[in-house]
Amino acid sequence: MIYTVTFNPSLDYVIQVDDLTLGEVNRTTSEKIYPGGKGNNVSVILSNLGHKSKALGFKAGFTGEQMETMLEEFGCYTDFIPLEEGLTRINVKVKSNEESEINGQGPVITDTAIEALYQKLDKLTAGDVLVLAGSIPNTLPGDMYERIMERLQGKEIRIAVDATKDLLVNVLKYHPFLIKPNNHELGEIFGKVLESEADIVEYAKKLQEMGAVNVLISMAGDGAILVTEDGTVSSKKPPKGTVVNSVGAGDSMVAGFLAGWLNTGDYEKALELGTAAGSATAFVSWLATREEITEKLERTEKEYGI
Ligand SMILES: Nc1ncnc2c1ncn2[C@@H]1O[C@H](COP(=O)(O)OP(=O)(O)OP(=O)(O)O)[C@@H](O)[C@H]1O
Ligand SMILES: O=P(O)(O)OC[C@@]1(O)O[C@H](CO)[C@@H](O)[C@@H]1O
Repeated sequence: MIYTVTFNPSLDYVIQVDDLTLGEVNRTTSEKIYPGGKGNNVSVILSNLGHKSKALGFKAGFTGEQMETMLEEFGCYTDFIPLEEGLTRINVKVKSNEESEINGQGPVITDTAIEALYQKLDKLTAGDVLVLAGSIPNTLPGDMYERIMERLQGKEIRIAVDATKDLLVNVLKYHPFLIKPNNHELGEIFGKVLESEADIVEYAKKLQEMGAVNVLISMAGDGAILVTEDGTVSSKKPPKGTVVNSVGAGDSMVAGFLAGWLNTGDYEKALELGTAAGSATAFVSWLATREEITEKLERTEKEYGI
């Protein structure tokens, strides 16, 4: 089974506003609500690609109930821990001349709720895949992912981590199967601006020396670079298209990569499916459907096991 964990999930309120003007009353021309949060988005794309995963994390209030119901409608299993106070956040994504995002703080997660998550994670067994994705609410210690990985050490669970800065760096010693920083996040970790592909490969390899098994660096419109466990470096340019939405492109890439790898055991095809999924999402108004992803593939669907 594949599990995703989103500590601070959301409902994403995605609105289109022509010529957004601060300090004025602006009116939308379209509005949609989706279940959000990075792990949840990975679960939705996995579901679109035929892998039913279980979305874990914390939910609070009516927004939390709605988020969980909508995820189930997208074909995901869910098992969120209810919090007694607060509300699952509503993150506002404004599409105007530019894309702007306002992400909420989210509810306070109690020690009892964290313990309940640990109990669920303790049931994972060899061969399971776990995705830890997204930020941790600022009321929690910054080493939550590290604690989870320490706890699951030695259980032969493949763990993918999509996080930034210390949250990511601190898990490397537990050998995550996959990490996916973007090129800017990679540079930020080492306090450098990475200009060339050679620089990106050099620093991706440093993350591998620090413990990561496979390092996937996404580069938005420039595609992605993968350094695999045996040191092979591959890169993939994205298909051509017009960017409509960049929210969730990275999550789609993680899901596509995992689906490709689980289906074929071939890192090259995983990179291709990850890139196709990321770009397909960037070219449509929200997370891409199976059809939107498969039309971006260069080989037959069968070759990617989908
Ligand atoms: N402008 C674009 N054109 C084509 N493909 C894109 C574009 N932006 C993103 N993608 C696709 O999605 C993948 C992930 O994008 P990106 O590097 O922006 O991830 P990210 O920074 O984690 O994104 P986010 O945090 O917004 O989800 C890219 O490797 C690429 O395949
Ligand atoms: O506040 P975080 O956890 O960093 O990011 C949350 C979020 O922006 O990430 C997803 C897209 O990747 C959205 O669905 C969600 O609203």
